[in-house]
Amino acid sequence: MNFILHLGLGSFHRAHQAVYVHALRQQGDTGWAIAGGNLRPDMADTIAALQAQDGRYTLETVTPQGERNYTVIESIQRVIPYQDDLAPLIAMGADPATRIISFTVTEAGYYLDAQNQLDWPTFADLRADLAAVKAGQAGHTIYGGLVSILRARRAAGAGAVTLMNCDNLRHNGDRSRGGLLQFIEALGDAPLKEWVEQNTTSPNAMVDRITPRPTPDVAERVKAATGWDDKAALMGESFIQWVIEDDFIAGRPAWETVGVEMVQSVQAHEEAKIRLLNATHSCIAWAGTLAGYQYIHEGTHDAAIRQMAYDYVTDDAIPVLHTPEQPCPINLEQYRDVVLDRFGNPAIADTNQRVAMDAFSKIPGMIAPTIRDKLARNASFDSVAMLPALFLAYLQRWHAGQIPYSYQDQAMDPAVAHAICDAADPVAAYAADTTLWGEMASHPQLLDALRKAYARVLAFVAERTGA
Ligand SMILES: NC(=O)c1ccc[n+]([C@@H]2O[C@H](COP(=O)([O-])OP(=O)(O)OC[C@H]3O[C@@H](n4cnc5c(N)ncnc54)[C@H](O)[C@@H]3O)[C@@H](O)[C@H]2O)c1
Ligand SMILES: OC[C@@H](O)C(O)[C@H](O)CO
Repeated sequence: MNFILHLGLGSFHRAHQAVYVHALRQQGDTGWAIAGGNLRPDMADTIAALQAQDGRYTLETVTPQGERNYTVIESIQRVIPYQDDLAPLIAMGADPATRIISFTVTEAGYYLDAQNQLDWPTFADLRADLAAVKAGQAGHTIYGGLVSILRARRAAGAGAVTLMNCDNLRHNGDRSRGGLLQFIEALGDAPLKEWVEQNTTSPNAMVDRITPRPTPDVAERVKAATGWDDKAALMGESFIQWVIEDDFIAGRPAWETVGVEMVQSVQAHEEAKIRLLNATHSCIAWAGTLAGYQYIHEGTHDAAIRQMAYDYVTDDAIPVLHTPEQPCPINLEQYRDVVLDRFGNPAIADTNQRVAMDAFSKIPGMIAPTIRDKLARNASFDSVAMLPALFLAYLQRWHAGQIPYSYQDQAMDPAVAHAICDAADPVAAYAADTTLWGEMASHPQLLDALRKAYARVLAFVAERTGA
């Protein structure tokens, strides 16, 4: 049997990639299975539950009409427990049966700047990981972890392997590959770099299925519907999509037989997904939090918030994705409307907390590119400027301890964020942040658009909260 070793055994992997491999196995194609574990010591309860259940768990899916379906997913055949030295993950990665190493380590797990360079000065985790790997320890970022695995694989003569990124990142295969090669260069391991260049490929992919963090009521519904007291149950929307560039150096499952789109270039799909779905999702999460909502569907059904999301897509995102010179093969107006319908499904009950997170990597990755494209055309970008302006208002409330949940942001330096909020001119300080804006930092048109948008956001908040 061939294995996909997955790094980052979070909810999304179990609701998406594991489902496609399960579908293959269900139709009798049992040539591939998944082995999965984490690079970090998190989610210990879920990993333990999965181990106790031999990797099996129930996925509840919910349709736009609110119908719920239950499937026991059985494709994760090996659950790899976390160890500080990552020995079990490294052994699995060095096994010739492993033909694909895939990963979901969140958007914040790549540490790249707008020029696709590893941002060493900004990210202490990255510097610490390089030092650890240099000292002979296992790495715990995606780069250090892959280096530990690939060094062992090369030494074992286990052969070529595909490195498959499944995170919401533009050009996710190319960019994480670039980060990995830079990390290896910084280590000074030229033989490993050459081996990686010759023995791995990194297809780009677009992944899609809204998968909320599982709450206790999911397990309760699963038990009521199936009788199984499943400790690793989770829930996702019924919609699912995966588009992958067909560039697998050591073979792959016949994913095209279970609905995966295998393509030559994923670019149009990833741009549509990142700009029309992910950026819009963040918009609704930040605005919804400011308006006092807990859930994404609540903000989506609020006319003013929906309009902000709609205007961003219509005025600024679509015009740069679909141009007379480069027509987009996807019907973007339809995509926008379907996305807003998906967000509006109350049965998904996705939280603003989950979607609002990691703005310091989502703004540069998902929102700044539209501003950059508009600036390059010397066109106005007032609608897209509303998104970062919403986040600035959100950040001010975080600074004041007024966000009603814990805000998680791996790419945010809290001292820098507090300093932005304390500045005499917070909008100018925000527009000057290079983690967010790269080379656009303090651009006069950016600052001007943010000032106008921030005034609109403050008026929106005042109307909703009286504050
Ligand atoms: N949940 C969704 O709706 C969804 C949909 C499409 C794509 N995704 C992608 O999947 C990612 C994970 O989502 P999830 O729902 O599984 O989240 P999750 O919180 O359930 O899991 C996060 C996983 O990432 C790992 N991780 C986090 N930060 C890391 C880091 N810096 N280095 C190494 N590992 C790290 C964790 O160990 C864990 O395995 C998202 O960030 C996104 O890129 C999620
Ligand atoms: O925008 C947040 C994402 O996790 C989103 O739920 C996902 O990308 C949908 O596929």
